[in-house]
Amino acid sequence: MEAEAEGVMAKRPSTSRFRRVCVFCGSSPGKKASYQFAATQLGHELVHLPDTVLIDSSSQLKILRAEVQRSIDLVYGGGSIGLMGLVSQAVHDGGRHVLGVIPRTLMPREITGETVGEVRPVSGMHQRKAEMARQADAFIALPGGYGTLEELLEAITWAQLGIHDKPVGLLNVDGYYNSLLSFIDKAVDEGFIAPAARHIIISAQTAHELLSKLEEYVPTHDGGAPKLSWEMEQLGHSPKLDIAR
Ligand SMILES: C/C(=C\CNc1ncnc2c1ncn2[C@@H]1O[C@H](COP(=O)(O)O)[C@@H](O)[C@H]1O)CO
Repeated sequence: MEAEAEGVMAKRPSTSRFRRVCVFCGSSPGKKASYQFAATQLGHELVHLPDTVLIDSSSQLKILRAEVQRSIDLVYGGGSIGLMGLVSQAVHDGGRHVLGVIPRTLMPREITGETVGEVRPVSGMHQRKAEMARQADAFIALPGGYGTLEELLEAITWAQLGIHDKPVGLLNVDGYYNSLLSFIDKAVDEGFIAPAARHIIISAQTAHELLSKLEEYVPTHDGGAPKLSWEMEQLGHSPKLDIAR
């Protein structure tokens, strides 16, 4: 690898297989600073990898700095509140595209705050999840509440059904999701989740480790099963939500 002069940041092309990642996270900031730090750190990690130590061309033991670009764009639920605001601000500040998908009813700024980047209004919560899923190459859940859990579990369920084969990651900051992971293990033990489906969910404690695992993910759901598409009955019509790619 060709090295730059010491201390110079070298901009390199994207090293990621993902063009855009969907982040589910709390509309609240959470009580621990570590949750907020993790949201910002995930945003930074989507944009670039941390400084890399390189051996220079003469194989000298010099420490050279290079900023390797992941160059991943973000899709999320829009707004600036809680962890949602922190991750979107970090990606936007890093120069990557941010797409916020917001149901029209949530659009007043006093509900969601101001969205950075592009705002895509949709007619409801179901349309929002389908649009976020369609736009993303992978999903990541940060700590959050009911909304985050619902979005995460739906992405996992869709993977289980073969509606998509995009990786689903859980950023287990400070063990926040330990009890959820234990519960999922119990559901496997009790025969409600197939052992093969346990592997859909990929967890890690840091954004760097999680993204590395997601990059390596190979879907293992039954390739022989028919590929489902998602039909939803809504007010008398059935829009086909084509989220698979
Ligand atoms: C509670 C209300 C508004 C909160 N504002 C939200 N704005 C945008 N998106 C939201 C909001 N609340 C939930 N979401 C979605 O769910 C996820 C976070 O939910 P959680 O319960 O905080 O974990 C997030 O990913 C959004 O997609 C109405 O007054």
